[in-house]
Formats: sequence, C-alpha cells, structure tokens
Amino acid sequence: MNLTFYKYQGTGNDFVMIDNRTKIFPKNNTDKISQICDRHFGIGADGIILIENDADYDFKMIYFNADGSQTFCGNGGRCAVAFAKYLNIIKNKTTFLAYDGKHYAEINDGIISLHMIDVDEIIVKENSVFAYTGTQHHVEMVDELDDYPVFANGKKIRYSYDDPGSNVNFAQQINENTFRVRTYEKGVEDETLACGTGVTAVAIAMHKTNKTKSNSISLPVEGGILQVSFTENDGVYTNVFLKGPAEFVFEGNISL
Ligand SMILES: N[C@H](CCC[C@H](N)C(=O)O)C(=O)O
Repeated sequence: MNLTFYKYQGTGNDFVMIDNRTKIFPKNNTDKISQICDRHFGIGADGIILIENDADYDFKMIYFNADGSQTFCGNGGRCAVAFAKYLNIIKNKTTFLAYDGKHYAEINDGIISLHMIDVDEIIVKENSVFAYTGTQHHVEMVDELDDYPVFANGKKIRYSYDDPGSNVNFAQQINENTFRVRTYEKGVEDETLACGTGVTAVAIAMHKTNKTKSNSISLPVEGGILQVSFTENDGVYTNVFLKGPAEFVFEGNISL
C-alpha cells in the first residue's frame, strides 16, 4: 500500500509525519517503524508522528521513537501542530491529545507555543536532577559542551535508570537565563539536535536548583534555539510553555 508522508523538523529534531485519520498505519510493526526512521535504509528521522481523529480534541498525536517505543515528544508536538494546520484540521490555536494527556498550542508568526504538562515530579540529586516533562529526563551541568562525550556518557546514564530508562541532558550555563543543552535520547539511542521535553526539564531543573531566578529561559541547542517559560508555586511548575519553530522539509511516498 502506498502512503504519503511529510518530513518536518523542530530545531533539528526531525520526524516523519503521517495523516493517519483513516487508520492505515501498521502501529504494531516495530520493524517497519525502525526501517522508516533508518537514515540509510529508510527515510531517516528521530521518530514517527501519526495524526488521528479524536472525539474530544482537535486531533490525537501518536509519537513513536525510532525503536518503536511510544512517549510524548515536545518538538514533535510542535511539528504536529504545524502539520495539523497544513491539513486544515486547525487554524492557529488548538487543543490536542497526546501520550501524556491534553495540550494547548498556538501558532504566532511561525513560532509554535506548546503548553506542556505541569511538572511536579522533580528529584534533586547530588550532581543531577530528574524530571518528568511528558517523558523521563536526567539533567546534569557540564562546564564546556563543545567537546563533551554526549553519546558515551549519555548512553551510560540512560541505561543506569530502571526500565524504560531516561533521556539524558547535559547543560552549560551561558548567562542568567540562558542554558545550552545537548541531549542523548532514549528510543533514538543517540544524540539528537534538540529535545523539547529535554530543554523543558533543563529549564525547570536550573530554576529548581537556583541557577536562575528567571521564569523565561532561552535554550540554544545543536539545531537552533528553544524557549521555555513557566510559573512556579511551592515547587510545582505550571503554565509551562515550549516555544520554537517547526518546519516542513519535504513530502514523499512510501510503500507499506
Ligand atoms: N525529542 C522529544 C523527546 C522524545 C522523548 C523520547 N526519546 C523518549 O522519551 O523516549 C522531544 O522533543 O521532547
């Protein structure tokens, strides 16, 4: 069966987007998901995102990591909003359903602002912070990211967590409210050029550990710049927004 796909990227985190409102995609075929994501034998992407109808929301977003595992994806959520607009499902505001529940988002001059879940699961350890921002994230600070061994150290830390493991974010403070981030992503099992739920975890972890007093953080990543803003009350982070671009790259066809 022939299937049209659309390639999108959000600050370099890239996804194969599929309009699955007719439910034709083989969700249980992990080999097919991995093959589509393979950067040599397939289209190549960090993950696959399906857009489906939902009775209560504008649409439902289903995200698969390259290894077929499912979770929420912040940059993917922003790309899903841009794709839903392309499909004329929405205009510039939406509420959609994802792995971690409902999300509000709006598009302003090409920038997608995505409302993330409230973050109250934050564990501060001696040299790191764990936070759940729609998926699991480990955050630790490094002095210099340029030549830091993200893959080697990220992989080690990723597997040090009990199943399903954790994404791993290394952060370098640039100034009061700017933190550069590089991320090793579980399920991709490599460094990605950006991770939306990851920079959200970094922004919150930096505020939680008093590295910043600001509630509006800029996060340069390998693929661009993301912004995270939030409200904090008694250690609970609400009104958490992830903001950044989400762009169409190309359209194609695959046979399933
Ligand atoms: N790139 C995604 C994160 C995917 C998380 C996934 N790697 C997992 O938790 O298994 C983002 O922008 O939030």
